[in-house]
Amino acid sequence: MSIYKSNDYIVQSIEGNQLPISYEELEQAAKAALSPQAFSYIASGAGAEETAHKNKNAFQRYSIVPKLLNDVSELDTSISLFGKTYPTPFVLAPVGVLKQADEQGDFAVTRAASKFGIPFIQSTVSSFSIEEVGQSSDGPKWFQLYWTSLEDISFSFVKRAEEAGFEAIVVTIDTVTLGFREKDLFHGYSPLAHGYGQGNFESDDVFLSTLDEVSNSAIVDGIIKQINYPALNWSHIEKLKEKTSLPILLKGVLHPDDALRAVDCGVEGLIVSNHGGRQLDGVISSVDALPEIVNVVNGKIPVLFDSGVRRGSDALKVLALGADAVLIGRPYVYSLAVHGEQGVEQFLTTFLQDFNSSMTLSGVKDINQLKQMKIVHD
Ligand SMILES: Cc1cc2nc3c(=O)[nH]c(=O)nc-3n(C[C@H](O)[C@H](O)[C@H](O)COP(=O)(O)O)c2cc1C
Ligand SMILES: CCCCCCC(=O)C(=O)O
Repeated sequence: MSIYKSNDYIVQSIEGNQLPISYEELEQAAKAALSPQAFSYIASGAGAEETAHKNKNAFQRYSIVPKLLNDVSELDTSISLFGKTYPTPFVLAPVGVLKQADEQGDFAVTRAASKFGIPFIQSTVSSFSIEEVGQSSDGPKWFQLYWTSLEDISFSFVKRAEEAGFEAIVVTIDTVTLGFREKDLFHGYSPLAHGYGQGNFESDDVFLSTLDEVSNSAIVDGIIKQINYPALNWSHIEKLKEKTSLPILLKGVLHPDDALRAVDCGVEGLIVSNHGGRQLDGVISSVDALPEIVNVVNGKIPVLFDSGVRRGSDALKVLALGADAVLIGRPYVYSLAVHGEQGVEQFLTTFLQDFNSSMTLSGVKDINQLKQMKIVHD
């Protein structure tokens, strides 16, 4: 159980914070800290950014109806997932190529997250290897898998993640090819070509054995050949189940039929996500997709959520709509860009204060009761 006193943030948030508090100002600070190409890569969505905008606007259509006079002086924000207890309902979303935001990339993020007991999901295209990230903090870590064209590379990554003490495997199913990202095309920018996403590949014997020569350019070309696998289908997920004893989550689920199929397939969890609007433009916002998926899954497996969470009240809405945990994406990447590990730590401190304040003011003291909170939809 993780107890927070409801008034703690009033003084703490003022001391020593070097980050802007508001998300919009944080984004501007990141823009100033990064090259135009790197900022654009992180900030933009695919196509006309219709889905990226929907992710933001959809939150405004859901309203919290607080139920008060409930002694909320102490909060319990802890959750249980896959047999483990975590002090908060938050997880840091997998974000690849983090070195473009800060030299310490994944190391800085996992160290900051570990101070809060928040799981960090390391990307397949991370800047450092599974083993290096595994050793860089004692916090909880999950591994995100992009299914590779040669599946033995994927199985090798999963085995390495198991051996390095990672607690879950997150298979991203919405990126069988890269979204059409107009801004990156305009800039002619690929962070993979800059060598920011090769930590797991350059350290993998199975991958290295596919190369004619081991050079930087051969590694980059090899990753580009491996990283998208349009033939991905349910049989691969069934096969993965036989290869690992770790819980498997599918990330990128938006259709209730896929959610039901995931349950039938025996995966342990799913993540309702549209990849922050970076994949197929024009898809439903994650927040609009969530209620129906929660309804069909009906508590059989945990339903996690991402895309568009910027503030504590966004997270409160998502949890009230039935999500079991919430992934945070761009806000932590911007914090990393602005102020490294300390930036991520300060962001998480502020974000948790915001969330705790939101929970307090909604009249809910136990996170498990959030699903009963009244939410109305315009
Ligand atoms: C720069 C960047 C890189 C990302 N890399 C990955 C990745 O490697 N694997 C993955 O599954 N999702 C990746 N994502 C998607 C995030 O996991 C998450 O779904 C998304 O950021 C949520 O949207 P939000 O940041 O707007 O909240 C990436 C997102 C960003 C912004
Ligand atoms: C060529 C695939 C690279 C994916 C990079 C990380 C990612 O998922 C993203 O949204 O960016």
